[in-house]
Amino acid sequence: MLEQLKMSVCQANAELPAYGLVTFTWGNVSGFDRESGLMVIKPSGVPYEELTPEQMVVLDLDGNVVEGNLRPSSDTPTHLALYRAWPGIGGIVHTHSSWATIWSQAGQGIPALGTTHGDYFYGTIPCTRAMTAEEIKGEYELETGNVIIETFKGIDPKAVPGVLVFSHAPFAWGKDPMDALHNAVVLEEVAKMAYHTRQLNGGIPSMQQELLDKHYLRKHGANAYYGQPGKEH
Ligand SMILES: O=C(CO)[C@@H](O)[C@@H](O)COP(=O)(O)O
Repeated sequence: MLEQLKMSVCQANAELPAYGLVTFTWGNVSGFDRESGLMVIKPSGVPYEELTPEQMVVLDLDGNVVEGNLRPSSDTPTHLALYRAWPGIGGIVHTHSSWATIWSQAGQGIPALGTTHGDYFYGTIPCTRAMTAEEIKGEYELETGNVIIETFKGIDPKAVPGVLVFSHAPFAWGKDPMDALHNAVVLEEVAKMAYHTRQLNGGIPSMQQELLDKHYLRKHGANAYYGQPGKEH
């Protein structure tokens, strides 16, 4: 199981450049195995094209490295905080993809303006508050996780699988690393679309609730009917 997770974490990291989500080494993917309680994450600063499954770093939920010779991603405490807080997630992607980062820097959540958004995110993709000086000077990456968790009070992270960290960049998640990657790609696309939509018509409100309900629930609801039975989309 862990070997399989190392392979999928490695693969998801390697696919970040192909989707245009990263420049240089500006991002990382992790995966979590709930059975063993272990997280697998990209090593810090290693170029995506050089990655091998053996280089992936394995840590327990307290942040102790249990396997791997390389230093884990600098964002490791953020990933761990989210896995500790949200039992339903098994993969996390952090990037500095341009469109989502533009919204993060502007401090604005991405409103649901159309069905592309509604197919994946059941409402606004929120932006966190600014972190305090103490949080930044202290355990910064852990506090980044904490501010994300705070932002999701009252929001189901499974229904809105992504966030913008103010003055920073997006995080997306999913049931496993490839699902998280899928959501990170969609997050970037809807960030671009929403930006241009609001440029064209600054007054356009969020989409009708009925249309958002229809699109989200026909894919993810109890009576989902999108795609083929037994296959998640
Ligand atoms: O957010 C940042 C930098 O601002 C980091 O996520 C990014 O550089 C990736 O760091 P790692 O190589 O994973 O340590």
